[in-house]
Amino acid sequence: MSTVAIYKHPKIFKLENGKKLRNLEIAYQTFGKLNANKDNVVWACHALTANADVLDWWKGLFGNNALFNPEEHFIVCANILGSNYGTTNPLSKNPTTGQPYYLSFPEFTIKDLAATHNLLANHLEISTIKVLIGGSLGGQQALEWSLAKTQTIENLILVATNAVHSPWGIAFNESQRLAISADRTFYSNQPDGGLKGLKVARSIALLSYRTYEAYSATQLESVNDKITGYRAASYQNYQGEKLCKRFNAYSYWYLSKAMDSHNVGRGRKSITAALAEIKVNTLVIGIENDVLFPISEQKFLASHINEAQFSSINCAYGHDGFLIETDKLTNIIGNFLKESSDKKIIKLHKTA
Ligand SMILES: CC(=O)SCCNC(=O)CCNC(=O)[C@H](O)C(C)(C)COP(=O)(O)OP(=O)(O)OC[C@H]1O[C@@H](n2cnc3c(N)ncnc32)[C@H](O)[C@@H]1OP(=O)(O)O
Ligand SMILES: N[C@@H](CCO)C(=O)O
Repeated sequence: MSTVAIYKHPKIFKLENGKKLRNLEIAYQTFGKLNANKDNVVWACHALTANADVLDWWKGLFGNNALFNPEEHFIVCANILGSNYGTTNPLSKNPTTGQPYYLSFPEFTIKDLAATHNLLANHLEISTIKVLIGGSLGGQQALEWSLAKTQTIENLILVATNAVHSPWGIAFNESQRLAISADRTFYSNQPDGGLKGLKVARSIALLSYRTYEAYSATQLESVNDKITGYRAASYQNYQGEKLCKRFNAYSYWYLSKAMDSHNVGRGRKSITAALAEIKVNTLVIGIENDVLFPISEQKFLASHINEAQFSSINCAYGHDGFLIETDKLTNIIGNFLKESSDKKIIKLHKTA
């Protein structure tokens, strides 16, 4: 059993936009033990609304007897900046005013999320990461962190993610923020401010996480005589309410802005030049029916990262398939890691 630990950063944390955060706290969980050589670290970066408990939200890929297991690996997952599962976020107390930040929280970027992972890795005395993995927003962090070159990353696994957030993705996020800001309680500075808007936002997001086929498979009416009260409508409501029970509108707002900011070309020569800088053994996985992060984005990553391998998963579910298709992920990632380790052994034999 792992519990959430908190790393309290003793210094001011400077964000990419120049703003400063005092009293940064990072909530994280670890599973397993760091071995004597400190070379068994598997670091998972979570997506938009998950938390540090990777054995819970990525079960099947992570867990006892899974590919990434605490018997063999030292698994680390940190709750990201801005999220409400323990890390500093808009509902945290601003040390200057003694009141929660709400909308005075500074905006942050994916680079900032990567920088917080680096702070935690330093605190845990981790300088080598055997496997760095993330899907969606988690993949964006993994990519930026590998570009920051603060740790030695041996294997980078990017799932259903991209090099730059697309106009389509930004448009989806903006429509969700419009829904939140249309709820006037968002400006009330209450922890439950904007919840009605958040419900709508999640229902919009669902349309990008699933597919036409997924809705047809799960929400088709069994009778033909209805003129109201459709299953698909009830599903949209249910999913919106489900998120409101465990998240807040402010975190959602800021995290969606961070996603919009993702662009590995910013501050570097170009997007392709940035990707060419990555010399890590990389596997890129795409979901064939992903409408939010279409597979062309993962093909682009794989074709510009040095010798990256590309693989795809057929999943009618769409984008969220990266959280669900854990057997397929286990198979693809397991083979990739085995091949990489075999190649390493052959290389060692040749040089011996
Ligand atoms: C504290 C925490 O919970 S931690 C965070 C957990 N979440 C995360 O980590 C974020 C990542 N995870 C996710 O985004 C999701 O959990 C996923 C993508 C993995 C799976 O999504 P789900 O919502 O579980 O699956 P799906 O889209 O099939 O919907 C099933 C749910 O909708 C309900 N549902 C299905 N059809 C309908 C309908 N017509 N009307 C009402 N409800 C419906 C089901 O009863 C089920 O409810 P439940 O979640 O209460 O069991
Ligand atoms: N379903 C994911 C977002 C899609 O990447 C989440 O709620 O974290």
